[in-house]
Amino acid sequence: MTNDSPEETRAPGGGGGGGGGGGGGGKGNTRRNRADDNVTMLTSSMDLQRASRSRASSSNDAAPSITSSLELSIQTRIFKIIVIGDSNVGKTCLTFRFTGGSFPDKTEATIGVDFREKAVEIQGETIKVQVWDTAGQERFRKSMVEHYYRNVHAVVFVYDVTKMASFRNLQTWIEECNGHRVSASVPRVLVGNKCDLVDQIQVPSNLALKFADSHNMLLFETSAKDPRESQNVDSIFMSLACRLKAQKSLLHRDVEREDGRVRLTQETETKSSCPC
Ligand SMILES: Nc1nc2c(ncn2[C@@H]2O[C@H](COP(=O)(O)OP(=O)(O)OP(=O)(O)O)[C@@H](O)[C@H]2O)c(=O)[nH]1
Ligand SMILES: [Mg+2]
Repeated sequence: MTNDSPEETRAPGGGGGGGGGGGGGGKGNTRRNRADDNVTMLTSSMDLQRASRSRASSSNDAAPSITSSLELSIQTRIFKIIVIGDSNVGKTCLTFRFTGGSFPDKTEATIGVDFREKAVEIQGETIKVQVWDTAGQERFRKSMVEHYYRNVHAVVFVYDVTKMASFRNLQTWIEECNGHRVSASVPRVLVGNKCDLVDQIQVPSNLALKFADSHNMLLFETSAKDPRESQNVDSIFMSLACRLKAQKSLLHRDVEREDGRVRLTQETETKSSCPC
């Protein structure tokens, strides 16, 4: 099983509308991507339909008005992002914050995996971000691990900044990920959670940054709990979605014409100017 070019999963969805909020903010030491102004969080199919209609009616060469749901169900790409890390680091809370915009009062230890999806719009394209919130406890993840990594598009590694052990265990999580032959082209980010517990922090930012650099990952230090950090939590997933869109949507085939015959050469990836 390799994930060199994981099949994009597609599902009928709706078209998206124009610009809106952006991401960014968060602690000084952390390099982060700012989600671009062209990024809008669409969370319901109604938003999608309304947005499509408004875009169709507002553009001067208005596209034919989209009426039936069939026309609405244009292919929407789904990006599978898995969230990995020790139990209790806050994987479920981060996922809730991104997909639902809130911090759950009470969480139980995740058993197997919880899926949460969020439709976002990047440069006019509606993309479904499918977040796989995995179990941190060994006993709750046993038979699931293969499924976690199958066709994964991006990986979020999480540690708890107040628990050095959860930071030290990252190496094991990275080895597990590599052990499932997740290709180097699959983007990974590192998240230090619970930064709101300022006087309990055990993992210094420079240590985390050094670790992130050595594994070619961006570092986000944040808090799923602190509402002021919600845009930073969004940026974690939005920066990945932008990179995936840029990586995948522009697989072009170079076509060479030789003496009249068309020969498809190797697929080449061209980078787009993704805003994130
Ligand atoms: N102070 C603070 N507490 C948090 C934060 N994120 C999560 N927590 C708390 O940490 C505990 C564990 O959070 P979960 O999201 O359930 O942890 P998990 O990583 O999903 O754990 P498993 O499902 O067992 O792998 C809960 O009591 C949360 O309320 C945060 O940013 N700040
Ligand atoms: Mg959980």
